[in-house]
Amino acid sequence: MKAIVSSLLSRPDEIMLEIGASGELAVARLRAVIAGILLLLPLTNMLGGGSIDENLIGLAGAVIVNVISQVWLALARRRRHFRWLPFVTTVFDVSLTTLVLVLLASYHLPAALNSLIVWCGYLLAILLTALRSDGRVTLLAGAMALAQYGLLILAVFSIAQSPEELISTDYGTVTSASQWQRLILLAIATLITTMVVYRMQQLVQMSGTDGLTGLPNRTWLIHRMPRLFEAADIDSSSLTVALINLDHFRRLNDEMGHGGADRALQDLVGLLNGLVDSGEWLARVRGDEFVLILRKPIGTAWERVDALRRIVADHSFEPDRSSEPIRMYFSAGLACYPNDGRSLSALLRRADRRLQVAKRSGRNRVVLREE
Ligand SMILES: Nc1nc2c(ncn2[C@@H]2O[C@H](COP(=O)(O)OP(=O)(O)OP(=O)(O)O)[C@@H](O)[C@H]2O)c(=O)[nH]1
Repeated sequence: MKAIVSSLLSRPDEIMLEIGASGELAVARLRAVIAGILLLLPLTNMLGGGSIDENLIGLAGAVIVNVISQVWLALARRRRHFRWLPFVTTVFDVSLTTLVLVLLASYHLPAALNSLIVWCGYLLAILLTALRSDGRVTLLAGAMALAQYGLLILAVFSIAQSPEELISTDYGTVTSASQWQRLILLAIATLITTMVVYRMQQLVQMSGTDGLTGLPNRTWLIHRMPRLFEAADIDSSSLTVALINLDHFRRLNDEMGHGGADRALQDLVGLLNGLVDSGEWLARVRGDEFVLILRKPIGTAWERVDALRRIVADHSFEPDRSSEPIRMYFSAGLACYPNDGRSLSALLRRADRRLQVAKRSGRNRVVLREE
């Protein structure tokens, strides 16, 4: 339970934020469509015989909501994501619902508390936070909806001079029991949405993690790289991709069996993981192949990867107590962003060519150019 709460309250990792940003765009599009439909309401009201004043106020409100929705949509479309956007738009969605309920109260008190369709705006605002994949946004939506609607209930009950004012032929009788039910429903919707977000975070984490070593996998790398490229572009720095392949791993499999070779692989990853610094990301992309991303130009990255290679070569691995310690070696090819390519696949192709040079020249070495 503690783990669930702390995961929901902490900032999601970069991949979840990326998924959340596309969810924010989906919500922004939906909001823009709903806002467009709102423009039709004053029209239908007019056809139904509503007063001119009422329709003008309705039209002005719908236009304002449309303008703001278009602003949120434009911001959600931007390549550079604003981390604050889901929080602000969620507060907007909840507060807009409250605003409409307040307007209803000024026209007819029971309408504010017994209108089902407008109150559903809170439920929608809470449920749509599931697409933002951020537990903090969902909890904010739930807390805001409960606080705002709770205050509205208190205000309406204190404004009503007599119980008759809370009885309506169109909206029925406002009772405290039905209002408690609505508050409880909002809390339940928040809880369910929070669990959906938590499950989604877990599934994304699972799909981006290699089962044997616990390292990020290729899927993780594919989703993470665009942000790293963007960060490198912003501060005009370089990124180096090192493609690391174990030497003669097949032989290890033959000698120790698959289980022993698996344990050796886990030992090696444990060693490398302990050595990886901030500004470096290690992922397992294939059987005995890893990618190390370094926020360094290629020359400095070569020195770093070569130092890692020497540490690995000097280390003895003990897959189990009964077997002899073994040595493992790796070869690596490097490619640099942006000089060697501007996409992950281009960089990996380049790094692979250099890795093949390392293999052909005798293995246990790091290569940064083809010849
Ligand atoms: N134990 C184990 N073996 C694996 C795993 N994934 C791939 N392999 C084995 O790793 C070996 C990879 O072989 P290669 O990379 O083709 O060749 P190599 O023997 O490492 O030789 P070079 O790369 O040329 O130095 C194959 O025998 C695969 O079966 C895994 O998860 N566990």
